[in-house]
Amino acid sequence: MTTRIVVAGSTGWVGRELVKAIAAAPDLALAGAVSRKAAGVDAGVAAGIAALGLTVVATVEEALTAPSDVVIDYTHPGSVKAHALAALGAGRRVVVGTSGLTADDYAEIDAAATAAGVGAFAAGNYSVTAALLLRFALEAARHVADVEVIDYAYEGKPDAPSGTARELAEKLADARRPGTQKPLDAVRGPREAYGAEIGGTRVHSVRLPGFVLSAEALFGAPGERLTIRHDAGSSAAPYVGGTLLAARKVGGWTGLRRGMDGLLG
Ligand SMILES: NC(=O)C1=CN([C@@H]2O[C@H](COP(=O)(O)OP(=O)(O)OC[C@H]3O[C@@H](n4cnc5c(N)ncnc54)[C@H](O)[C@@H]3O)[C@@H](O)[C@H]2O)C=CC1
Ligand SMILES: O=C(O)C1=N[C@H](C(=O)O)C[C@H](O)C1
Repeated sequence: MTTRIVVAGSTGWVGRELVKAIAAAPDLALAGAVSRKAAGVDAGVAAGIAALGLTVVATVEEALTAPSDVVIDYTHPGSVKAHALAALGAGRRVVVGTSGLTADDYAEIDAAATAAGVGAFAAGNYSVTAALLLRFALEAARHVADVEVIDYAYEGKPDAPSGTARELAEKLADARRPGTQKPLDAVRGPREAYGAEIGGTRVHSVRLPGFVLSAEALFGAPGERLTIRHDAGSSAAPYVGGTLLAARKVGGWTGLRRGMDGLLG
């Protein structure tokens, strides 16, 4: 059976690669492409391939007027939640690629998906090797209680911490035993120097030219340290396979599931 997909952000760094991969996949069909700047242009041409016979529209609402099964969003932290809620309200399954959502936002998306009786999926990072960082870090947290997360990205990234770092911090907070770090109130100096608490794990974001995106789980124990780190390169290819795997599987449950590690088996 063919899964009909809408890509929101279809001319972006990740979105255009998704359009190409969907066009090449025998079990997937591009049912909608959303991009404000390319509205009116053929979706294939806008993504840099041959014409697909589907015109790009400017809004998710317009895309939802045509039949589809799944909406994938790779747009901007400021628009992703509204897109997800609109799609779920129209009975579509949703795959969230865009980072920047909070735990409360995810709870809202979960409630909307549950109310609509459809599945939704979100991952801070859709790459398989980033999912392995998460898996290995959770294993380490079973043995070493003290851990902080360092998040490195390019200077213009619109959100901090990254989706990768946020998901890592939340899952580590669920998995680990209490550490030996002093409570923030017991430390002199600006609180910001000690990072943000996400879930209960401290996260430090660095934004500098020269980085793409790296996430590090830094464990400390008396007399030793363990660093588990993922470095993204400059290609969007690692996210495409994971995103389309999620699009294929998201019909298998109701409500929101999070984290690529859960899809890897
Ligand atoms: N979860 C993951 O594995 C990954 C997440 N991301 C996240 O995905 C998001 C998008 O990333 P990129 O593709 O690099 O960004 P990008 O800036 O290259 O592309 C975003 C596209 O969405 C369009 N857009 C923005 N707001 C829109 C709106 N309201 N309606 C319709 N289109 C809109 C932009 O014009 C642009 O074409 C970012 O939040 C990024 O952090 C990126 C890579 C992997
Ligand atoms: O903004 C990006 O570029 C990326 N964002 C994701 C995140 O916030 O974790 C993942 C990624 O590697 C690229």
